[in-house]
Amino acid sequence: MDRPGLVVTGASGRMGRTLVRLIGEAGDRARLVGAVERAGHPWIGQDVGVAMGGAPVGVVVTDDPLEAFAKAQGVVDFTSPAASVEFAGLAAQARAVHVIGTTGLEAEHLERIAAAARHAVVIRAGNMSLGVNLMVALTRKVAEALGDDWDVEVVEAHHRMKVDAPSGTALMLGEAAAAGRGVALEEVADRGRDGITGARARGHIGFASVRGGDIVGEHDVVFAGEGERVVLRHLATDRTIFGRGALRAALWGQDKAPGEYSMMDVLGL
Ligand SMILES: NC(=O)C1=CN([C@@H]2O[C@H](COP(=O)(O)OP(=O)(O)OC[C@H]3O[C@@H](n4cnc5c(N)ncnc54)[C@H](O)[C@@H]3O)[C@@H](O)[C@H]2O)C=CC1
Ligand SMILES: O=C(O)C1=N[C@H](C(=O)O)C[C@H](O)C1
Repeated sequence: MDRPGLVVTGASGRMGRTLVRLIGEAGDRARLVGAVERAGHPWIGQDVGVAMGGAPVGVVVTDDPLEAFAKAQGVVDFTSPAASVEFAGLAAQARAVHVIGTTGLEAEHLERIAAAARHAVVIRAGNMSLGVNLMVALTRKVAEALGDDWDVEVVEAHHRMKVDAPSGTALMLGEAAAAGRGVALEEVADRGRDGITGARARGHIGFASVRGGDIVGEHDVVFAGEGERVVLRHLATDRTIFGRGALRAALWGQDKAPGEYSMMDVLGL
């Protein structure tokens, strides 16, 4: 097969720029065939390479996703929940692999993405890095081994521009801890304590979020027992780790049957 043509949505965003650069460097593995931004964005109509301050790459930024997806084998999407739901339908129509990194997705968004995945390959993860996905597997194992004598707290820190909390990664880690204990996260999650909260409930999984500066993404899973603590930690210092994972997912998905997959599937974890 010829190297897959990929479209980057949200091309001017922090992750969009990272992906445009990475696909440009992908050589014989992939090529950039489209760049999408929201209607009215100043980059519309410009070559994406030039808009990024470099040399032209022959791809003009468009606000017409369907036109862009029609000539692609994959769509790499780090935008917003509403946009990702729209793109899921359009990518399925174009039978393009849809890699979704967007976080903050609610049940209604997930239902619509699942519907699109009946017709095309969707790969979705709140974190596309190898390190975090390994930490998800470890969290599940540690939670299973320690049981609920140990309190689990997930602490995350991100840059000041992040709009959702807890982070998608924190929720993945919370889901993994809950799965390790054989419970549903919705039943035991403590999200956002304030005021006289009362003592901690046994078996609950707590979340705390820090926002500031240019922090790329930091996650701790704290297992706090009597007289000892186990802490699993991931520190992201460069968004390239997420972009590399997303590109790997877009290539991995090319020969898969329609359905919804995770980064754990891609990495074989
Ligand atoms: N899964 C993962 O590994 C990672 C996920 N993320 C998530 O990816 C998302 C984006 O993050 P950033 O790049 O930091 O945000 P950002 O705000 O820098 O970029 C988002 C881009 O999407 C564009 N956009 C929004 N609606 C659109 C539409 N309808 N059509 C076309 N473009 C549209 C915006 O104009 C913007 O350029 C967030 O949900 C974030 O949490 C971020 C990093 C890693
Ligand atoms: O918004 C971000 O920046 C990030 N979002 C993802 C999340 O919500 O976990 C992944 C990463 O931590 C960066």
